[in-house]
Amino acid sequence: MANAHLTETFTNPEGYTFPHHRLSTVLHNPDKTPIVLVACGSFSPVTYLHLRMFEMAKDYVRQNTDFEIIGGYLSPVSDMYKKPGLLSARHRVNMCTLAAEDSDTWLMVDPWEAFQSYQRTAIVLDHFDHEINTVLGGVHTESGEHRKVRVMLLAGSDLIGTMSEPGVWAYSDLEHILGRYGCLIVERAGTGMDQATDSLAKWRNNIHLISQLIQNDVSSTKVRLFLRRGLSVRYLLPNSVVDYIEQHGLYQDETTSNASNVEKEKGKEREPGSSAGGSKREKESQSHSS
Ligand SMILES: Nc1ncnc2c1ncn2[C@@H]1O[C@H](COP(=O)(O)OP(=O)(O)OP(=O)(O)O)[C@@H](O)[C@H]1O
Ligand SMILES: NC(=O)c1ccc[n+]([C@@H]2O[C@H](COP(=O)(O)O)[C@@H](O)[C@H]2O)c1
Repeated sequence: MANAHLTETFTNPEGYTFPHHRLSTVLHNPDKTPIVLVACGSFSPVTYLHLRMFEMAKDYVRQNTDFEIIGGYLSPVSDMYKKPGLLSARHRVNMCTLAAEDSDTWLMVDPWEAFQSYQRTAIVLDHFDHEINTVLGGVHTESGEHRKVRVMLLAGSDLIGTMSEPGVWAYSDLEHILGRYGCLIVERAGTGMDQATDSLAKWRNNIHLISQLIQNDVSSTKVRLFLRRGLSVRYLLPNSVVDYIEQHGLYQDETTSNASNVEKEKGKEREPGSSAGGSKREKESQSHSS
């Protein structure tokens, strides 16, 4: 693994400290490679399916790899990403924090990218590598041997699918993300994994595909739409997050979204109950073509 980062200078938001309270400092099996999973996304709001990605990855890693997971992070994207339905970073980070605390003992939320200008995913992974390996010094085996931690991207197959779309990712960033770090890809209902990864064959050894055994197409888009219609979202997201949304009156109307994107969001979303099949991406293209 090459050492170079895309940048050597990482700008931290004011008052920022890297969260590592749930990061293991010990590698229990010295024959394994320590890894940290990083899920980048909007998380507006975070759902059980986001958390489920980590659980599926944990099973996959245990059964199919020589990796040992020492921690997992949700990294909510900056407000500057300006995606439709993107609530303010403060609320998204708070909701992710509630969800992570409610869940397993190895999940954390890193607010680094949320509270600053937009950072490309390749830079975000470099930031994790810098914090974990350079600042914290990686991990140690039980006999005291030092080991470098490998940072890996955890994403749904719709996100990896965008890597084959022209103009979305720079080739040098793909080389960095898939060549240097690698990723675990969770199948997302309606998004074919072969189709998503065909053009990424060059990096196939670093791309781990995790099949979805229970089909579930929960998305943040659908949750937002339910909330606007006054429908319950309980059991689609952790109770603490549902309570937080209710307490703060979030996603009640379109003005809670980034105002400049409201019209785009209207076009993207479909009525709850109307044709549940198909991927988020298929729905987007259907709504754009209608
Ligand atoms: N149901 C799901 N199955 C598999 N992966 C998922 C699922 N929902 C989200 N993900 C993955 O979680 C990551 C973060 O996703 P993101 O925050 O964009 O959620 P989303 O539900 O796609 O949001 P939105 O509906 O607002 O576009 C992405 O890698 C995405 O592929
Ligand atoms: N060029 C890039 O680095 C690039 C391109 C597209 C999406 N992403 C990231 O993917 C994540 C998820 O994006 P969506 O919510 O649009 O699916 C975000 O964290 C975003 O920053 C990165």
